[in-house]
Formats: sequence, structure tokens, C-alpha cells
Amino acid sequence: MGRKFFVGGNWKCNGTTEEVKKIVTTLNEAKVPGEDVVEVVVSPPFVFLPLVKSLLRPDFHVAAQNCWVRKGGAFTGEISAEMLVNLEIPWVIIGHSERRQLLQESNEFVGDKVAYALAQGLKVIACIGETLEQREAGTTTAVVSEQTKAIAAKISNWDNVVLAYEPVWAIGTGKVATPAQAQEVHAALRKWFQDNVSAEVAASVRIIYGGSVNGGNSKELAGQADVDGFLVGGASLKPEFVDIINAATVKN
Ligand SMILES: O=C(CO)COP(=O)(O)O
Repeated sequence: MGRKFFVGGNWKCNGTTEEVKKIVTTLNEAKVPGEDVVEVVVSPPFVFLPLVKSLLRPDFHVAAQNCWVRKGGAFTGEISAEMLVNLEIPWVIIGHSERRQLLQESNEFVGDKVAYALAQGLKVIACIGETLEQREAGTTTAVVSEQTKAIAAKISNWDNVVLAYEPVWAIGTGKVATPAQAQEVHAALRKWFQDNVSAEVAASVRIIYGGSVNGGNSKELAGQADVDGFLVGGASLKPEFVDIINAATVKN
């Protein structure tokens, strides 16, 4: 159905100028499939975005890790979607679980942010995922459906959205979801789109997995029918990110 494999590197709140230059050099020298096979997006902290954008190979792109929920103005410490557009930053990550948990971003707030960013012309990596308690209580599907519904309530066009399923218990823990666990949730989400949005969106929306993805486990995860790529944290700062990008070849 032509869902191009997507690999995002979320650098989170990490890096110095020197470290950033080193990662970019590694990426620029990497042998990976072309843009027709895999879309690669790296997301440095705001302060490094212009530097990374200027140094990065032209077939890779950059994302911000957040943006403000509406038009900029008197919002000290925030970065607006308009500013990202002005700097020609094409992508933004919205609703990461670290922000949902540490900064109390609600489902509704995340939905509003996704809608505003899209309206400004940004492409969005929208993050969802259940906690360990929710998984153990058997509410995973309900939780991720509710998170997706809050976004769907605010937007009508999913063309510029990649949905990142990131179980909170798998983030930064080394406890990766099994390929079967990831596939089960991705398939449930696709069914949710089928039942609540449209068959077209269900077939075309990319659903990527995040949470302890590394060079060793990426191929098997990529082999799952409804896993359309990854959002990578820790391993995106290391040379093994190149192996994760190359997991795209599993699909071809
Ligand atoms: O949160 C993540 C990506 O957004 C995943 O982080 P890790 O790959 O470090 O588990």
C-alpha cells in the first residue's frame, strides 16, 4: 500500500556542539537505501536545529521535539510552529510520553498541538503509548485508542502525520516490546482507523514503533506487517542508528 518506511532519531535533551557534529558526520557517511525506500528524520534539541540542518545530508531531514500549541507571543520559553516553518524545519514531534508525564500534557492538549502544527504546514510525528500499569491492567488498546481519538477529533487529514506507538515501559529501559506485542497494537490501531476514520487512512497512515529499538532488534520488528518504521531514542545517538535505518530493507 506504499507506506514508506520511516526512521526517526529522537535525540531528546542530549548533546554538545561537538557531539552533534560527530553524529552528523557518521550519518552523512552512512550507506543506506535511498529516499524512495526509507525516510530518515533526526530530531536534535532546538538549539542545535539550524546547525544540524546546515550540515546534514540532503536526503535526511530534521524535526523539532515540540512546539507551542498556538500562535507565538507572550509564552516565555516556548518555540512556535511559525518559527519552525520560518527556519524551514519540516517536522515536529508532538505528545512524547516524557512530556505527557513530566509536563502533564493531556490528550486534548496534544490534539490541539498536532492540529495547530499541521495547519502551519509542519509534518507531525504524534506519539502515543501505554504505561506498564495500563498494560498490566489490560487497557493498552483502550489507552492508545483514546490518545489517537483525541488527535482525530482535531484533524481531518492524516497525510502529514506519522503515528509513533511508544509503550512507556519500553522507553529507555532496554525492555523492548516483542515483535508480536508491537504488531498486536499496531494492528489494533489500524483497525481503529478503519472503524473510526476511513479505510483510506487505515491503509496509508504510517504507524512506527519506539522503545528500546536498537541495531540488534530492529530487523525483526521491521518484519511485522503493521510496523512502518521506528522512533529511536538512545540508539539514535550511536553509529548503530545506521543499522536501524537499514532495517528498512526487510520490507523490500
Ligand atoms: O522515546 C523514545 C523515542 O522517542 C525511545 O527511546 P529509547 O529508544 O531510548 O528507548
